Amino acid sequence: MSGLIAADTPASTKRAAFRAGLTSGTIQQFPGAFNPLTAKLIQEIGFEGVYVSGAVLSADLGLPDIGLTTLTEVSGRGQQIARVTDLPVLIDADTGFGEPMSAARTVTVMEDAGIAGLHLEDQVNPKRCGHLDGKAVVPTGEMVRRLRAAVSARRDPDFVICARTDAAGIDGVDAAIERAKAYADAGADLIFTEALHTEAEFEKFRAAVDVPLLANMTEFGKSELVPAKTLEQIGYNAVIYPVTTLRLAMFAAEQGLREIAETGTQAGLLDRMQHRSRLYELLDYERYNEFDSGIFNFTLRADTGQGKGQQR
Ligand SMILES: C[C@](O)(C(=O)O)[C@H](CC(=O)O)C(=O)O
Ligand SMILES: [Mg+2]
Repeated sequence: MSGLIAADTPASTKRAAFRAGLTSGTIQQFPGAFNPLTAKLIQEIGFEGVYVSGAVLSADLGLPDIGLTTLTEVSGRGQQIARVTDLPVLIDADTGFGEPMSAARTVTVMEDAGIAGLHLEDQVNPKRCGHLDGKAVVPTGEMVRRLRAAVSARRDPDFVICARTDAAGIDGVDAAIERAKAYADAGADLIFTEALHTEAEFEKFRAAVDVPLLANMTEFGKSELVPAKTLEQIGYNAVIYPVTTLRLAMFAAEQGLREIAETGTQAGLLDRMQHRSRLYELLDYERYNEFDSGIFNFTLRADTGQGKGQQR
């Protein structure tokens, strides 16, 4: 029953796929998974990879995205997500969880967690969401040390180290480009160009550097929501939708909870819910029967079929 409880693609294969995707000429779309189940959905729909967002991880714990989470929390969640998917997982390692030596340790811990790559950003601690005002960056030399430490700690040469620069929103796009070049020289495989405003800025960045580039299409932030095809034409290699699935789910959850509070029932909400049978399909419930029918003998016919949203 390989691939049932955990995906059976080895981490090394996922990392090689991530690297190959970055030089394929096709933009690699990595939606954020707020839990392992969402990662399964992302794979089923056919995306190239899964993103694990620091903003989502913090929000999930009821915290703002200001560097309060620990390496243990972030890598633990990353491992749970990476375990269930055959896709490469890119994880948000914020500023590396400490000084350069801690950034190096972060790489080893993420490798052990089955992650395909991580990004480190050039913000000072405490960090901010890249789309808010009031953030600050460390000197280029300090970020270069952070990156060199990370690169030197890598045991799998295919593990992707992505350098994020937040400088565009502070010192302008030209300064961000200069930093990106220094970060690539320090060994970064991919540059995350945070909080650019317009297509023209993405084009300017692309024309100035020759390493793979990642765009962040987060909603309600500083960047125009540029479609993946356009980013691909500009020459970007990867795009993340970091908080999208959490925003969709939380919006639906809030509406549903308000309706139950008002009407005393969820009966009117069934059409807006994932059906039990769809959930079971995503979880591959039936294959657990084959795994050991002596322990488990689930059948969808047990469904009572009440409510118009329930088809079986
Ligand atoms: C990409 C990001 O770092 C994240 O943690 O997902 C955030 C996303 C967001 O807050 O919208 C960021 O851009 O800083
Ligand atoms: Mg983040």
